[in-house]
Amino acid sequence: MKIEAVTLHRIRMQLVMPFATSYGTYHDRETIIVQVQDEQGLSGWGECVAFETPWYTEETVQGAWHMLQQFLIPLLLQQPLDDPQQLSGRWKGVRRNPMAKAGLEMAVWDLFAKQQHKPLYQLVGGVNRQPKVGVAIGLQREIPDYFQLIDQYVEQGYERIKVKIKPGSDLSLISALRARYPQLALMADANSAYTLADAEHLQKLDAFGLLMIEQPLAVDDIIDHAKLQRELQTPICLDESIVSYDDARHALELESCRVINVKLGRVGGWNEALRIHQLCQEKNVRLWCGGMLETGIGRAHNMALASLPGFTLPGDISASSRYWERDIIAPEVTVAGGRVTLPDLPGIGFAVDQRFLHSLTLDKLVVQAADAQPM
Ligand SMILES: O=C(O)CCC(=O)C1=CC=C[C@@H](O)[C@@H]1C(=O)O
Ligand SMILES: [Mg+2]
Repeated sequence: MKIEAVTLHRIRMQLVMPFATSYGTYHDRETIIVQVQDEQGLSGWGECVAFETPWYTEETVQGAWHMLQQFLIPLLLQQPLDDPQQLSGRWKGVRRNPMAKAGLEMAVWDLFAKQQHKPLYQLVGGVNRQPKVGVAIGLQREIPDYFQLIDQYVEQGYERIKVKIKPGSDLSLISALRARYPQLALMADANSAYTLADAEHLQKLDAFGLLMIEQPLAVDDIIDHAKLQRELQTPICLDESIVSYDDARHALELESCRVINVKLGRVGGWNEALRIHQLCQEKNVRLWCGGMLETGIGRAHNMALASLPGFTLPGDISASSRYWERDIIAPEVTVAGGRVTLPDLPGIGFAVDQRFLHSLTLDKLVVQAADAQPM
């Protein structure tokens, strides 16, 4: 598999509504779209999901751009690949930087699938072309704002609702939502807003039958989460704490969580995500596909991830229109009956609207294999 060129497109898209979390609010979304082309002119597409700011994890758009340009693209182009699985070894010398690695690796997987004339989901072992999906709601000002949004999303068929919580916006919110929606599959994402000192307070959430509480404690912790899980009936789901297969293995050994939210960007790409999937299959631990406010390119990869047999819980894979006036893929991702449908087409299965992509582009870098500097 010889790659002729790699192109990075730094784009900014306006969110249709702000997305507020315990650590900050997103009004628009800058992201890096990664394109790899072979000698036949076929393109594979990926998305580096680092945010502009280092509040979710330490990676940023600028930092990832630098890692891709200086290290990861040269390592990719230094010699042909037989298979995208070889990338893990190729990049072993580069510490961490999972989102930068994932964006490029996703594009290589998409290209490889297209060269095999196969849908990406089939190549990675997917079995479910219509995975169930949920929707994530950012922190709202008033409880009625939640009711209006949830009524709308339930009407649109979403079967699982995720809300953000933080100290001062947790018990009263969850209690009000549970009273209005006694049967709704409901979960809460704290984005590390609590500490072990809040254990007794968080225990009160056990009364509301939440599916899970996502990442209540520090972003790089699995020890205190194990102590907290022993105090809670509600399953803890880890997100930010799991940035590799080994993190997942350690968290399961310590019983730090009962559910894992897998994000291709956060764990470093398909190869690592598939290892985590295998591990959780063996340990019978439930998985779901998390979201990163992606464009349709990242969303399409997430759909393939959610098609794997171990992804039994609804993922944060909402319709393109939940985030964007217009998406950069055609057709856009839509939700019907609480599910998305994976196209039976080669690669990610969606075309990229390159004219619209170009109109959103703030910065572009093209690296021809012939010009790539050896590492
Ligand atoms: O993309 C989606 O639909 C999920 C959005 C979401 O909940 C999150 C996206 C990115 C970082 C976090 O704020 C949060 C999460 O922790 O999952
Ligand atoms: Mg989360």
